[in-house]
Amino acid sequence: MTPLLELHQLAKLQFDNREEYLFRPITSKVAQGDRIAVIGASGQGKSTLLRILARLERPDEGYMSLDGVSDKDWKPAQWRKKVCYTAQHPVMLPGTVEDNLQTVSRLHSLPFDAPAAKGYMGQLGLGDLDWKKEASSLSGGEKQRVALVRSLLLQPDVLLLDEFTASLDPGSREGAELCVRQWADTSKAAVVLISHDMEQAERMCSVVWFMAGGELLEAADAGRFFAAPETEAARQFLKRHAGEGETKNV
Ligand SMILES: Nc1ncnc2c1ncn2[C@@H]1O[C@H](COP(=O)(O)OP(=O)(O)OP(=O)(O)O)[C@@H](O)[C@H]1O
Repeated sequence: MTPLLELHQLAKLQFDNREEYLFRPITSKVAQGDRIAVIGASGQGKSTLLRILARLERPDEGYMSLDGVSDKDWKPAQWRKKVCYTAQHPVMLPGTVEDNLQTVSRLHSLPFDAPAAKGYMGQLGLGDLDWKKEASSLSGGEKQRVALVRSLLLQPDVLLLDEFTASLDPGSREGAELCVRQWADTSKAAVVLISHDMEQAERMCSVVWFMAGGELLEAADAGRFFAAPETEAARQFLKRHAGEGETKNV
């Protein structure tokens, strides 16, 4: 099967030092149905990598292909409809919650699926949220969930989630994880998520990309990685995280 998304020698230089890599060339792929956890200490470039995959940032080296077609042959907007990034601190567009839910569909010339939006909002514990409320007045956790609904409504092939439960209480986190899992199972989409919560990474993902020392150091089956990582850096990283709960950053 052709992988959905392929990374060909994708690399990024440090933003403030163009002599050094933020991460050295990465060659990997994301296939339909994949659940990939991107983990590693702060500052390794995990968010930057996901933003590159969503074409919100440019790589300094390498290229990507989607459905076997090189990124240069894709219109960025079309790409971003298929590979959708949900930021850790999402920006709400001006207007109400409803405007926010609808705008993304409008941008991509898709009909607004109100029943689906209602369903996702309910699953995410936002069933009682007034859609007429100004989106800018929402709490961080509410914004994060509205942004997730915006992404799900696009029905992307690859959903990129950046610490998508970081602002949520444990109950809401559970709902959000379940919602994403059910959505991905039904749509057969791939999910690539950044998490600092190793239990969440284990619960949600079958593959781990471990970034350390400016590279993708391990790309491994999640069960194997958590049981017996290959590198000393990963062993130390997991030791530091042992017993830590959600929201703990390194
Ligand atoms: N647009 C930017 N301009 C300048 N520096 C940036 C920019 N984006 C990221 N950086 C820097 O690049 C490095 C990697 O950032 P990135 O957010 O990708 O790492 P991360 O692994 O996701 O970290 P964390 O786990 O803390 O979210 C950091 O030092 C960050 O400050």
